Amino acid sequence: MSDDSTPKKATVGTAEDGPELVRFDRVSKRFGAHTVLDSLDMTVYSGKHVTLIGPSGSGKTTILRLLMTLLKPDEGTIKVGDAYLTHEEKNGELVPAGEKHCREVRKNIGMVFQQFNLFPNMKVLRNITEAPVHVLGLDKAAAEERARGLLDLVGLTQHIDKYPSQLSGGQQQRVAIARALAMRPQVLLLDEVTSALDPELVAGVLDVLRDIAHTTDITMLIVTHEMNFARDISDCVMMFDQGRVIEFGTPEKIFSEPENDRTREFLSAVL
Ligand SMILES: Nc1ncnc2c1ncn2[C@@H]1O[C@H](COP(=O)(O)OP(=O)(O)OP(=O)(O)O)[C@@H](O)[C@H]1O
Repeated sequence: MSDDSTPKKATVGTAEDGPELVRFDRVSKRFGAHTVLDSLDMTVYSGKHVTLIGPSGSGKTTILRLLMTLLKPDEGTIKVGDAYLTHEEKNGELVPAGEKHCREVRKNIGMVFQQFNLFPNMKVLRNITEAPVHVLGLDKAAAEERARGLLDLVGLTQHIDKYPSQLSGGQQQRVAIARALAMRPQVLLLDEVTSALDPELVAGVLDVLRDIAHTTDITMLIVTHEMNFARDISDCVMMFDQGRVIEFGTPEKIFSEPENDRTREFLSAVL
């Protein structure tokens, strides 16, 4: 047992798994005087599934929002694959990234939010084809073929011609998952994707995500309160406290034999 809260350099995977896909180097984020992320070092190799846990306000969602470029760090660099998300190279120097560069790198990242954020005026099929056609420049027939495959994957083929308002929350969230995957991102970010759902709809969405985690090679960063789900699909669970990783390891280790008192306290409250 220990209350060691020294920040840990968190590395998930090795070069044998493939390339580094997400890398935070000494990333800090502050809101006014409040330090939300404190010099975070984190590396995730290709294909790994990482669940971020920790008390409310510990900085988990901030990490996902930084990756979506919805926020910018105050210090440090973030890389996705070979490219910096936060910076770009100009004349051999690293300078803060411009909007065009950010947009390019962000194409490798998909995100599913707590709220489904579907386009209410578009049917299911078009919700999924819209970004591949308009952002990636895929032709309509190819985008539709891709969308049909994904609707099969999330079990919604029979709802292809419906509007979001004609679907349950769980079905809408499965459309949102298909929509994110339609961009063929290398990294999928999941931010409490079942928190807004009625309890009876949660299992269906988690089953779809389990299936995706087990049958694709996509890298996942997940914020969830569903600890059984985290146990099933994670290669690594990272415990955050006050914007730092205080402990990380396999789900077996973190859930069964946490070393840090704060991890133990947190888990005893949520398990
Ligand atoms: N735009 C913002 N302006 C000011 N403070 C913010 C902003 N976004 C987040 N914060 C603060 O940053 C802290 C970390 O937020 P974050 O959402 O990353 O935490 P979290 O670990 O995901 O928490 P939860 O489990 O409750 O979602 C919180 O104290 C939050 O109030």
